[in-house]
Amino acid sequence: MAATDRVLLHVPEPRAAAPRTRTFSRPRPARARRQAEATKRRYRESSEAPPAKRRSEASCLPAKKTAGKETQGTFQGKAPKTFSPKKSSAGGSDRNQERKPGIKTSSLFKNNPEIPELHRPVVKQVQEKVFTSDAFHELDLHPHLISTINSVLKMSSMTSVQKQSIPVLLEGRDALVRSQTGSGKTLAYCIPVVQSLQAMESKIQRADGPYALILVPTRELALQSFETVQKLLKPFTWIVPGVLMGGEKRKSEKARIRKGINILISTPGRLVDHIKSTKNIHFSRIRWLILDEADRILDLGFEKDITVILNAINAECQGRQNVLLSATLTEGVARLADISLHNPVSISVPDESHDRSDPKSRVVLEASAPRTGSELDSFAIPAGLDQHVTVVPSKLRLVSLAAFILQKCKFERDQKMVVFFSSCELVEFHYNLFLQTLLGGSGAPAQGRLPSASTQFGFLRLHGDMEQEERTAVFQEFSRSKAGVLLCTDVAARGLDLPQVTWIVQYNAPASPAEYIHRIGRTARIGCRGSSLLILAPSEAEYVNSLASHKINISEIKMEDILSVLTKDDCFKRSRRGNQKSHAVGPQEIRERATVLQTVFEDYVHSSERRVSGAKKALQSFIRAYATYPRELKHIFHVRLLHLGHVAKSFGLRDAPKNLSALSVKKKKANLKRPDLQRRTQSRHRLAEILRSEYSSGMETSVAKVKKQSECAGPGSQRPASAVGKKQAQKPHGGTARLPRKYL
Ligand SMILES: Nc1ncnc2c1ncn2[C@@H]1O[C@H](COP(=O)(O)OP(=O)(O)OP(=O)(O)O)[C@@H](O)[C@H]1O
Repeated sequence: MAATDRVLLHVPEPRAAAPRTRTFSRPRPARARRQAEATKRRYRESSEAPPAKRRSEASCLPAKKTAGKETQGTFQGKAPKTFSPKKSSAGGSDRNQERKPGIKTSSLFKNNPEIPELHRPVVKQVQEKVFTSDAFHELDLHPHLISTINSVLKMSSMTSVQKQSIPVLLEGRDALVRSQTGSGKTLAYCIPVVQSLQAMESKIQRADGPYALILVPTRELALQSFETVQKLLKPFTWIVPGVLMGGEKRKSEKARIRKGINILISTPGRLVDHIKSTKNIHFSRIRWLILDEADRILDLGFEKDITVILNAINAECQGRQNVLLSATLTEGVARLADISLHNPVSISVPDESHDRSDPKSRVVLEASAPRTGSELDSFAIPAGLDQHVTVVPSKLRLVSLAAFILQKCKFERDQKMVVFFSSCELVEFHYNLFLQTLLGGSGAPAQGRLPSASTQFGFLRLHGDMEQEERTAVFQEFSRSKAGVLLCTDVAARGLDLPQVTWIVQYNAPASPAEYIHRIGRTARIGCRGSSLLILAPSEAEYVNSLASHKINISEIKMEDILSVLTKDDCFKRSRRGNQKSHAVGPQEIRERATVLQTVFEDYVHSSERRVSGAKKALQSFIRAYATYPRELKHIFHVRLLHLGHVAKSFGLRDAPKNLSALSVKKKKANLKRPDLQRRTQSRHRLAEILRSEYSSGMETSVAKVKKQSECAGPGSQRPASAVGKKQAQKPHGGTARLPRKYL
């Protein structure tokens, strides 16, 4: 055997008494090797998880041995585990590499499934023009309102959606407003509301209570909309805005309601709490009902709440103006709205790529005009948004994400990134892991603070399982910061206007094109540029076609290109013994460095029982969230397609936890016994609970219980609004609540 084949590496373990050396290079007899390869192939082909135990592959100590004092993983001085001389049997990353004898690969690059070629159908994306040349002063608005827009908001010309919506809403019409993310929809409804209320003949009194009710899906969005309304009301001090969003003591919110709020902004859950428990809340003077992110608000999780709210409003007042807005008003929502709104106007910014003479590209469509499904389900994407996808085998997901973060935030200046995960546990796990490893431990900034120096970057996290105070602080901190990484769930996907975000990363794919649009829409706002990256496993590559069917165009970045950033910093270099030469920068060197990084993660996770259990919990949460993808995507995202051992590696675990495998097997058996319908109802019920916990009002104690039992927002919670009709029929909450037919 060639000397280079016998690689003995010293693996420094925190508490190991003596250096541990292991040899994996002994050539196995050819037959045994063929058998092993055949077994692995069988597992790959059947998509089943191989036995959890993979000692021959994982040159690691069991968690127990390394457990003890929690140690910090750092790059310097860490060596990867033993590199096996065995040739990689598969893996897209291996494809272009010459199979030279003596090449050293680590288990990270072995037995991965082929990375499929992405055959992306080229589609023409829907494009909207953001700005118009028309100024606000051309509108028939109060001069003080115009000067506030100009001097306080520092805006002079209208965006397309504002130009079209404001006059229509000032005429008193109901409207459905759809325009791309970051195109100024908030002002499109706030300006008409303020204009109409300040112009009322009998001057509004605070004690009159709400004249306008604005419902939004998340607390951060409520706060953001409140701040916009507050600015517009500067010259009209007699009109009082207020926000109900949880996190505040119920008593003080009640007191504010008692004193009077004229423009009330709330999340549905919080408002329902007050309808049920606050005597002084009245809706007799409501003139405006705005549903921002209407497709989300009318979605499964809020159905019951919306019913309670609308019943309460309808009981006291009739004849108000209703406005529904979203970047993704789907056919389902539009149909529902068509039968519910009073002679509504459907406003959508014309597709710039359409022929102007085409009648379909009319600026304002009357609600009665025929609309095709594709017209409503193909969403506009900001012109300045470059979308990318990378296909990464499960084992390499974690290092690829880390390398991408480092590439953008460590080696480039002023990069601000948002990374979406499918559950709170995933956010927590990655936040702690990256904070302790990528920032080098001692240099890590205090939690919730980004370092100010441009050479450094920091991590923040946002999800529904955090205390409201901390959520608000993080939201404001990230809004103000110039650089850094926000790890979050979909609680940050809708409506948030976080300035200067340069990259959106989707570590877990969203379950609908609408949610994809909203996530990437946190960048490239109001005519700016931005980029997005979707990370998919090889078995998920078909998702790109699913996006293409909604006119979403996405280009590929190769995993190798992402990992190559590790060659920029020698802290990822494998420490070598004696006079072993390091490789020239090439595929092998990149693999070695990726392995160093993975080793840092694994050492961190395995440095204490608590961390191992945290990683297992995160893995379990990932699997649960994975199981909630909607039926139409199950052929792409199915738990059965996951290779547990490989996925475990992306949580820094050296083996697939046994109890998890047992859990999934049990689940599979149980599923076989259950009739289809029952299974569907149960999963819908669970989805509702998950969604409600993520967007909860912050008051109910039952929500806390749900949170403990389930992750906060699985991708399946992002159900397309087109399912609204079906959902009503199935009553997923098991209650009797139904949206009244004439509910708005
Ligand atoms: N006329 C304008 N001129 C300049 N900037 C504007 C104008 N109107 C809005 N903006 C700014 O554009 C940004 C995006 O606006 P807004 O949040 O209302 O977008 P949106 O369409 O509601 O996005 P989303 O669909 O993501 O909720 C905000 O920072 C807002 O202040």
